[in-house]
Amino acid sequence: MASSEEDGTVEEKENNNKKRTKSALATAWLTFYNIAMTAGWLVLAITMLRFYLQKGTHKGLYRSIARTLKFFQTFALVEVSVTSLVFGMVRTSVIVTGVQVCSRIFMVWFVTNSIRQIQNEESVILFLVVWTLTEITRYSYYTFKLLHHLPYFIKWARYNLFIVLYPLGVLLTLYAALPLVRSSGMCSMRLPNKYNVSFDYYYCLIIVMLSYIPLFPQLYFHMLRQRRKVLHGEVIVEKDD
Ligand SMILES: CCCCCCCCCCCCC/C=C/C(=O)SCCNC(=O)CCNC(=O)[C@H](O)C(C)(C)COP(=O)(O)OP(=O)(O)OC[C@H]1O[C@@H](n2cnc3c(N)ncnc32)[C@H](O)[C@@H]1OP(=O)(O)O
Repeated sequence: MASSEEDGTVEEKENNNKKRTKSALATAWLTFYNIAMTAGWLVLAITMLRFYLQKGTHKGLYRSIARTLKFFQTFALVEVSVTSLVFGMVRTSVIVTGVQVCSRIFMVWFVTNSIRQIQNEESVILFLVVWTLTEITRYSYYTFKLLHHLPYFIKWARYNLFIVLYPLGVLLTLYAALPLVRSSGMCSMRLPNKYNVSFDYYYCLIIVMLSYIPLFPQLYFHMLRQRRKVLHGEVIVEKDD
C-alpha cells in the first residue's frame, strides 16, 4: 500500500518535472521568437523611414524592403504551425491567428509581390506602415509580458491601436490591390486559347477579398473581447475552436 502511494508520488514528481521543463522550453522559444519578430519589424520601420528621408519619395520604397518584408511576414507561419498547433504554447485561437497570417501572406506574395505596377502606389506604403506599427506593438507586448516587465503604454497600445489600425489597414490593402490587376489583365487567360479555358485573376482576387467581409468582423470582435479582458479585467468565456 505504502509502496504504491510512493510510486504515485514519484510518478507525480516526474510528471511535474516534465511539465516544468516543457514550459521552460516553451517560454525560451517564445521569447526568442517574439524578440526576433519585434527586431524584424523594427528593421522594416527603420529602413522605410531612412529610405523616405534620403530619397524624399515613396517610389522604390517597396523594393527596398521587399525581401525583409516577405521573410518576416512568411515567418509568422511559425506562429500558427509550431507555436500554436504543435506546442499549444499560447492561449491564442489557431483559426483567428491563421486567418490573419494567411491573408497577410496572400497580400504580400500574390498581390503586392506579383503585381509590380502597384508597388509604388501610396496605399501600399500606407498599409505597410500600418502593419509595421501593429506588429512592433504586438510582438514587443508578448516579449515584455514573457519577461514579466510589461510597460503599461505597450499594453495600452496593443489593445487600443488596433481599433483604428485594423479597419484602416484592411481597407487600404483592398484599395491598393484591385485597380491595376484589372487594367494590366495579368495572370489571366482569355478565350480563345488552345486549352479552351478562361481565367480572370481580377475576379479571382475579388472573390478572395470578399471572403474577408465575413471574416473581418470575427477578427475585430475577437480583439475587442481581448481588449475588455486585458484592459478591463472582464472574464470572457472562450468558445472552443
Ligand atoms: C484565409 C485566407 C483569407 C485570405 C483573404 C485575403 C483577403 C485580403 C484582405 C486584406 C487582408 C489584410 C489583413 C491584415 C490586416 C492588418 O493587419 S491591418 C493592421 C492592423 N492589425 C491589427 O491590429 C491586428 C489585430 N489582430 C490581432 O492581433 C489578431 O487578432 C491576432 C494576430 C490573431 C492575435 O490574436 P490573439 O493571439 O488571440 O490575441 P492576443 O490577445 O494577442 O493573445 C491571446 C493570448 O495568447 C498569447 N499569445 C499570443 N501570441 C503570442 C506569442 N507570439 N507569444 C506569446 N504569447 C502569445 C497572449 O499573450 C495572450 O495570452 P493571455 O493574455 O494569457 O490570454
